[in-house]
Amino acid sequence: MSLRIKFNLVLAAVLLLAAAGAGWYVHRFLEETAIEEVRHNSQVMMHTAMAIRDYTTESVKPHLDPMLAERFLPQTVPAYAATETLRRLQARFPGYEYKEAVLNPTNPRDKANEWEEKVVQGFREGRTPLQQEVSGVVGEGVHRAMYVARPITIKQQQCLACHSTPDIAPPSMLQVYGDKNGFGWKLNETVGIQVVKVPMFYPLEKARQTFYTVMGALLASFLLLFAVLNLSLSSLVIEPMARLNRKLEDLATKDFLTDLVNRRRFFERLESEMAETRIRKGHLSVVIFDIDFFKRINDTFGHDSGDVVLKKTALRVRELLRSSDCAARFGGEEFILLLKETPVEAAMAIAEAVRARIAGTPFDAVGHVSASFGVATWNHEEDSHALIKRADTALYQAKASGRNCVVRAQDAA
Ligand SMILES: Nc1nc2c(ncn2[C@@H]2O[C@H](COP(=O)(O)OP(=O)(O)OP(=O)(O)O)[C@@H](O)[C@H]2O)c(=O)[nH]1
Repeated sequence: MSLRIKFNLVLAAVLLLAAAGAGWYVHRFLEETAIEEVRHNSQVMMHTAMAIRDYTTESVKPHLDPMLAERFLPQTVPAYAATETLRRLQARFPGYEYKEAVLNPTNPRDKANEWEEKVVQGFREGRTPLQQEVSGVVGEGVHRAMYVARPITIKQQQCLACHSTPDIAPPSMLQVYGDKNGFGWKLNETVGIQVVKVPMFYPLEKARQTFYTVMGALLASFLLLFAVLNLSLSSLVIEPMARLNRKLEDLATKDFLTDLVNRRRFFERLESEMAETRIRKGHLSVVIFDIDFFKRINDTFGHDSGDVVLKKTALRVRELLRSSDCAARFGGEEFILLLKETPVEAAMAIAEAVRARIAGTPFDAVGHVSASFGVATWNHEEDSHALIKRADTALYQAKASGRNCVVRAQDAA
């Protein structure tokens, strides 16, 4: 697995983990904040209702009580005042609700529904302590709301003036509401609840949208980080390492004077080509050649001129070879060619062409140079050393028979 893939896998795992952790935390935080906001609003609403009730009891009722003998004014009833005031608020903020839900109300509008009755019974039967308020969630989807309920317990004797029996109730009230409902209340009895409902859908929806925005921004930052780290990895690590690797590879496999491959790499290529040729049942030949009287060139023109001859020889060889062939400096002034898919006649022809190319054109400063060649074709049985040995023996014969010629190797014994 490449360094880049490993790095990206680790980075992706870390970023995914970070995104999951941050996502979980942000989601929880935003949802809790939204619920806290709803809870706060429900408290504000409940305390507003209490404030209206207190204000009505203390500052409105005493002024209007004298008129009670002539006409019943529901505005003197704290529950009515709170309900009516907050109903106006509801017109402006839909979903916000306030109700004084009573089991046996004077005004039928205040009759507790099934759910509210259960909450009232919870207080009446002591399952919920009277000092406590209860809260929870009701409804689904857009109608989901948080409710807060407080018990309405008769604490003041004066309440019973209107709610104990019709006999002592103000006649003007009986004229409006009749004598059937809202009686029989007792001191310290819990007769109903104050219920506030605050919509949850919009704060939660806002939290959800904020969550997506934050996660989108986080994802964009992570992608940017991913890209920047990858670019940095390429320019600071991978490319310098690749350059270094190429240099090391060159050092290990190339001959620096001629730029041909070295003996070690040649053997590697030969072994792998032999394996392929065996599978294809094809032909493979090698040509070894050695520059004639090279010592004399060195001695006559100097070592540097000898080097130039080696370099130029390599260039002339390259010009004649196919890209699938391989030319190597085998050592000193000796070269070797690997010819793929080449039977012996073709190999002889290529060797002859190389010989003619070297001998045909004089080299700068040193003049005419020739080389002697040995050609061997692989018989699919011998190993690489045996094959090269046969080619080398043919080269020796070429030297012995006057140089500047090509000799075909004996078939393997
Ligand atoms: N300039 C130069 N000379 C080298 C290099 N490597 C080997 N030689 C020289 O090549 C010469 C080879 O000489 P010999 O082995 O006697 O062969 P030769 O003179 O070519 O004679 P024959 O092969 O019999 O034709 C030696 O003088 C080596 O020092 C090299 O990299 N550069």
